[in-house]
Amino acid sequence: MVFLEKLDDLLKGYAPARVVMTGFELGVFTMIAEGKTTAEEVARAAASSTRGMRMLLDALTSLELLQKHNDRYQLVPGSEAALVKSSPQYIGSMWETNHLWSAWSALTQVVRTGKPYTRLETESDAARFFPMLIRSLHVYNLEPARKLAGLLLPSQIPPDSRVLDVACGSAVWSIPFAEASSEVRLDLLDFGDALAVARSYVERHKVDAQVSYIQGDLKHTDLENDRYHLIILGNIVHSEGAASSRDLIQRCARALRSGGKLAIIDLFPNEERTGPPRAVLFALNMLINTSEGDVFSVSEYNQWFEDAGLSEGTLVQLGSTTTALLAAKP
Ligand SMILES: C[S@@+](CC[C@H](N)C(=O)[O-])C[C@H]1O[C@@H](n2cnc3c(N)ncnc32)[C@H](O)[C@@H]1O
Repeated sequence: MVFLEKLDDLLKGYAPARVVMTGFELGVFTMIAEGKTTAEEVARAAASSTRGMRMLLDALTSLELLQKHNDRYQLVPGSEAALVKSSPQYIGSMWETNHLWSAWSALTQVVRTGKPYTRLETESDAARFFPMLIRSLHVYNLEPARKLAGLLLPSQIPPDSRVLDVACGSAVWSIPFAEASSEVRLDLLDFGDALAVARSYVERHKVDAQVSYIQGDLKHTDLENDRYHLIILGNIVHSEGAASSRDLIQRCARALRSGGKLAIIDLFPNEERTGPPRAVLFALNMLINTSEGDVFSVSEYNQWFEDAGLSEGTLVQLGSTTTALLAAKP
């Protein structure tokens, strides 16, 4: 019986996820924050049916994302920053598109054929999803990134460090280094659409004077030897796959100065690849969304570090679900 209940919970996991995504897609949290508090008012604002909206809002209430009193809905105290679109901490950007839902719906076919649903490592597919994803990642990763900067600066890298943020997205992993020291210089590398987003975050964080941009594909961008005190690979190795990641780590090692650090922020499965579930399920996300992507264990990274002449990696916990692996150039 316990097993059947567990199985039932797993199988019905689609429903809460879908309810919250539809909440974001229709913008209901923002509408409620703006004062449309009955199902009729929200339905009108969202060009939706009143019956459907009442059921959606009740479901969100049952999931404790809304509260309901006398047929009027309100946000749960403290949730406004994450749920309301105008907030800098809004996490809905990646959830209001249907990309992940549609892509995961293709899992059976993807497993059967081994062919991905999208190839997010290509510029055209990347442009369809990453500009939204990286806005949400900025919110999730900013505090862990500040922790990383506090850990490395100035004890492990100097206050005038030159930092390369590869596949920078919103530049969330490197901006805190520039905020922590006005002498730090950042090189931000990504495709053009993502760099446009990065530029807006660099302006928001008021570090424009410390930043240069490198637009292009990380696979074909020449990196200058012995230039950087720190190179950051934030949530990019998993979409590259083993061969490309090994090559990228070698190129990064050459681009580091002696004593420089390589910081890899990613999901690390255990050696048997049996957990943690977050990491192992993410491997499937890469199967669905990339040609070669996967998650890699610490010993796989350590082999690549050794091949590139770097030290063995040290794991650093930056948040309850965020870990960095740090290696150094001797
Ligand atoms: C998952 S996001 C991570 C962004 C950021 N590092 C973070 O951790 O929030 C992946 C980023 O890699 C970029 N990217 C993917 N493939 C790339 C490639 N071949 N060349 C350059 N950038 C790439 C995407 O545009 C996107 O901004």
